[in-house]
Formats: sequence, C-alpha cells, structure tokens
Amino acid sequence: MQTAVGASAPVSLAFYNATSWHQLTVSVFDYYNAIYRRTAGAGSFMRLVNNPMPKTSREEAFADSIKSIIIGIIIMIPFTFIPSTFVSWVVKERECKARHLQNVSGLKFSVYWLSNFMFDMASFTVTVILTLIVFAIFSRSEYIGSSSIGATIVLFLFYGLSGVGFSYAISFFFNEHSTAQNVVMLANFITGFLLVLVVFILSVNDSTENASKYLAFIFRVIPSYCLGDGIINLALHELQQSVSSASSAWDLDVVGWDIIDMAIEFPILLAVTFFIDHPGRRMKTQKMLHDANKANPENLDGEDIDVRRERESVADATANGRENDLVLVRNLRKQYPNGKVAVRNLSFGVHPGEVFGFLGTNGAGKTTAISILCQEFFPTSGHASIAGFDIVDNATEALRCIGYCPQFDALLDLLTVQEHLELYAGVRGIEPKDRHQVVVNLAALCELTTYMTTQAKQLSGGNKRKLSVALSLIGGPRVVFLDEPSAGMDPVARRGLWTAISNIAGNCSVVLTTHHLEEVEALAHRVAIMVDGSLHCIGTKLHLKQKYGSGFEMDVRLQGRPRGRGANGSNDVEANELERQATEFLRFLSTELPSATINERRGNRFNIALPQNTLLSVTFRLLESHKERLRITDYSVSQTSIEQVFLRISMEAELSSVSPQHHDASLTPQAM
Ligand SMILES: Nc1ncnc2c1ncn2[C@@H]1O[C@H](COP(=O)(O)OP(=O)(O)OP(=O)(O)O)[C@@H](O)[C@H]1O
Repeated sequence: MQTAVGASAPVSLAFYNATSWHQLTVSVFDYYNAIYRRTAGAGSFMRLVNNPMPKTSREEAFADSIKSIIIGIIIMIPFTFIPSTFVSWVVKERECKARHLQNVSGLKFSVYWLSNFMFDMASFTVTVILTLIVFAIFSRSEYIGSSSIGATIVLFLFYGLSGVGFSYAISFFFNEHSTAQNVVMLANFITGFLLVLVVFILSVNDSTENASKYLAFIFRVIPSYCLGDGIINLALHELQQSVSSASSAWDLDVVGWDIIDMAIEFPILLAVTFFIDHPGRRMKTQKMLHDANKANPENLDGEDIDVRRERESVADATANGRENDLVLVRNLRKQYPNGKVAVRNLSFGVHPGEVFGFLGTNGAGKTTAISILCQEFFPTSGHASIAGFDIVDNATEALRCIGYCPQFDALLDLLTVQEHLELYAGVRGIEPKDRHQVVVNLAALCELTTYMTTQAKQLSGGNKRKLSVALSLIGGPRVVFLDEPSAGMDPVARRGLWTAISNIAGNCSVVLTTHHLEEVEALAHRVAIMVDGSLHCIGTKLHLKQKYGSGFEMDVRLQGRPRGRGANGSNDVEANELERQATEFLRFLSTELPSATINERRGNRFNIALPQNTLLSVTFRLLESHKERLRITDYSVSQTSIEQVFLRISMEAELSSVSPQHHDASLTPQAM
C-alpha cells in the first residue's frame, strides 16, 4: 500500500493479489486499521471477522439431492444384477436336462413356472426388505419418508415381477447358464445404470431435455431401466418439492411411468414365456416340421435279413402279433439342423418284460433315438409308440409310461439323495403317505441308503448314476430307458445295478444302452447293434453269436521280444522279431488248425475264430505243446461273446465305409 500527497488531498493506492478471493477486503481492512492505529495509538487495532450466511432450505435440499443421487446410483448397480440369477437357474435346469427329466416324470409346465416364480419372488422380497432396512438405518427420507415409501415399495415390487418375467422370456435364447448369467448381467448393467445416467445427464441440459424424454420413453421397455429411472427420480423428488409445491412421489414423472410400464410388461412377458414353453404349442410346431410318413429309402440296399424281418414285423404289428410290444419304432429318422442324419430308418420293437440291449459305436445314434422316444425332441419322420401311445399324437400319455435315465446325470447339485427321490416321487404323483416307503425301497434297490443325506454334488460319479437310475424307476414306469447307466461304476456296484435291473425287468421293459458288453451278456434278452444311424443286426444273444461268431474264439498273445533281451531292445529288432513270431504262429495255425480264421490282430495279440465242431481238448493240447516254441505268453478259448459280435460288426462297418468292396469280407490268416 502506498499513500501519496496529491494536489488537494492525500491519495492511497492499495495493490492486492486478485487470485485470492478475500485479498481486497483484507487490504481495505489493513488500510483502515493503519489509520485507526495512527489516530488511537500504537497499541490499538481492529479485528476482522468473516462469517458465511447460513444455507437456505433450497440450497440444503440441493446438496442433499446430490447425495441421494449418488446413493441411488449405488443401489441401482446391485439391483441390475438380480435378474441374472433368475435366468441362470432356469437355463441351468434345461442345460443339465433336469427340466426334461421333470417333464418325463409328469411335471406340468404351469406348475414348473409357478414354483420358479414363487421362489424367485420370495428371494427378491428378502432383498427388498433388507434394502429398506438399510434406508431406515441411514434415514433416507427420499425413499422411506411418509410420502415416498409407498412409491418405493411398489417400484421394487413391479421391478421384481417384470424382472422375473423378463428373465424367463429371454432364457430361451441361451443354452448355457453361465453365458445367460453374464449376458443378462451386462445387459441389465448397461440399461439399468449407464442408460439411466445418460438420460439423466441429457435431461439436465435444456437443449437435450426433449431428447432425454423420448429416450426414456423407449428405454422403459426394459425393467432394469424403469427401476434405475424410478430410483433417480425419487432421489430428485425432494429437490423438486423444494422448488415447486407440486409433485407427489407417485407422479408420472417420478415413478408413475416406470410403474405403469413394468405393470404392462409383466403379463406380456409371462405370456411370451408360456407361449414359447407351452407343450401344446411346441408339439404343434414340431408336428408341422415332422412328416411321419416320409420313409427314407436310403440305406435299405444290403440290409441285414434280421433287421429287414424286424422292420416288416413291426410295420404291421397287429398282423404279426407284435401289438403288445411296449416300444414300437417304425422308420424313425432324425436329421439335426446342421444336416447330420443321426438316425435313419430305425425299426424295432421291445416285448413286455424284455431287456433290450441297444448297442452301437460312439456316435451311432443311440442317444438320439432314446431322446426321441423320451420326447426330448421329435423325429424328422417315422413313427414311435410307447405302450400303444404315439409319441407325437399322444405325447402326454406316452410320457406317463416312461422312466428315463439320461446319459448325463440330470441332478440338482444342492439337493440330497433323499430330497431328489422325494421330489420326483411327488412329481410322479405318488401319495404323500406312500412316498417315504417308495423312497426307502428305491434307495435300498439302488444301494443308496448310506448316502440319503448327501448332496448330489458331493456324490461320486458312480453314485450319481445310481441315483439317476433310481429316479427313472419311480412310479413303476412300463418302459425304462437306461442310457449308459453303469458308466463310472466300480465292478461291485455294477453287479448291484444288474441285480436291480433284472428285478425290475419282471414288471416292465428295459431299453439298455451301454458300452459294457458283459452287462448286455448278463441282462439282455435281445440285442440290436447300430452303426452310423441304422441297425446292423438284431436278435437274441444266441442267434447273434451263432450268426456272427464261429462258435469259439481263441485269444493268443505272443511275447514279441527277442529271446533273452530285456525291455531295452531296439524298436527295429523287436518289430522284426514280432513279425518272425507272427509268421511262425500263422504257419502253425494253417497246418494244425486249418479251419481257424483270424478275426483281429492288434500287435502281438490275435483273436481267432474256431469252428463249432472244434474239439477244445485237442486245441488246448496243441497250444500247450507248442507254447514254448511259438513263444505264447497267454491264451484263452471261449464261446463267442457279444463283445466279439460287436467288434466284428464295427470292424465290418469301418471297412465298408473305407472301401465298400470290403463289406462282408472275412479276415483269414492269408488275408492278414
Ligand atoms: N444336437 C446335435 N446337433 C448335431 N449333431 C448332433 C447333435 N447331437 C448329436 N449329434 C450327432 O449325431 C450323431 C449321433 O449322436 P448320438 O449322441 O445319438 O450317438 P450315440 O450313439 O449316443 O454316441 P455315444 O455312444 O458316444 O453316446 C453323432 O454324429 C453326433 O455328433
């Protein structure tokens, strides 16, 4: 500060730093303080006090609303995630085929959706109550004040209803529950959080306010947007009230439109869900795609005589005395949307009380055929009936006669063995008073008694299969389809399962698909073998053994290593030695057992067919006396097994697919 003496009066100049808000005031104060001190004496001074004015109620409401908006944003995020849990469970049940199993057990689709809806709404209500308690703890009057609590609760309630409906309706677009969960979570986050923020920011600016209204109108078709919009509007509502006396929390511009939109969407979304999932509607659509009478003539040339006879026999079941067959399949064909024909011209019947071994190589079409018979999907063409009910025309009646153990366990991870059995007993319509006994008996039959309280996810693979088998037997179905029931079971458990299957077979027919051929040997009355979608043979075990086997099979293994050498001999030397031993062994066969033919050779192992009239004692004596010279490490002679029939058919099919002229060519020692 500087004071200069001018012409008429002294002039004071004050310099201050303009970047500091209060510097001018302080500089003026310093000037007056200097004058005062000069006048009143050196010890005198003035004190300057700066005190802001208290905030107006409008200013306070504004600050509070900003806080409320931030709280609203924090609430919106977890609420946008909730529908993903609804969709995930529905898709998971379909993915693990538990839904199909429930359908097969007779669960009505309306009961399925109603029970899902009740569970989802109950869990959602718990979430809402907890949220309201948090609001109360933090005294958030914009949500739980006397004028807004009703609107908040109704907003949440309709979000729950429409969110559940929305999740059910879009669940049909997904095949994997993890994808469904992630996609729905992301989509809801974008619509219920990001879009709400975008529209809110646009609404603040005068030039974009109209655009924000149009966008909000469009986005309200999505429930999570409605919830986010409602929460933000409730947060701003208190500010609006301080600006204008109008507006209640129920106003259209607060939560009104959001609630109305969700109230309209809820029944529409439920109707869409029911329409897509309605068994009658699905059946009609499938029937339109299904041409029952379109018999496919391909692959009939060179058909096995037994397969042709079976086809002719079931074609006119009544005339041929097959009207009592519990399963009748006629010219069944299934072509997947990708063009793959998985089942072609399949015809067979299953007699009452019969265990029907339904075999085939991997990818032969067994699971597809069983899935059609259990109505997982319809055939492209052809007919099939279960206990006289056509699977297309009398689908519901046909399902009532079926018990189904799918290839992969359709179990619910968190339910125990007992809960599973009780659930399906209930679905099957077993009286509550009888249910406990049925559960106990089935658990005992399938050796599950010690695991009654174990959750499905904690069961071993073999015990899961036992539970799947037990579920297929509930309610005493007339036909039980077992798709690889013993996969993963130890030999002891497998024998237990065999006992169970032979016990139930007295009261129903069993269609058994398995890769354990000793199971078929032990249980099946008749056997059919599929290769590449069609049947290659059918008949009783004895008939097939006689037809495809020579009578006896001899398995021989040669040592394959040079004499006196350990395992470290070079590969070339070992290969030469093995070939030398093999030549010697073949020479022995052609001289000593000239009627023997080689079925299969794998390295140093030979499978040889011996004719029916072979004298086993002579064969054993020959092998014993030449064992040392021919360097045979082990051998066995047995009757032709179903496994050998299976191998023979698979090999023939493999050869004929590589070069058709190999079809039916027998493998002789010379051919080897
Ligand atoms: N959904 C599908 N879409 C297209 N092709 C399919 C589908 N399901 C199965 N397939 C094909 O249909 C053929 C028959 O499959 P399927 O599962 O019925 O055979 P499988 O005899 O049961 O085999 P496995 O013994 O290995 O279980 C296979 O070639 C398979 O790749």
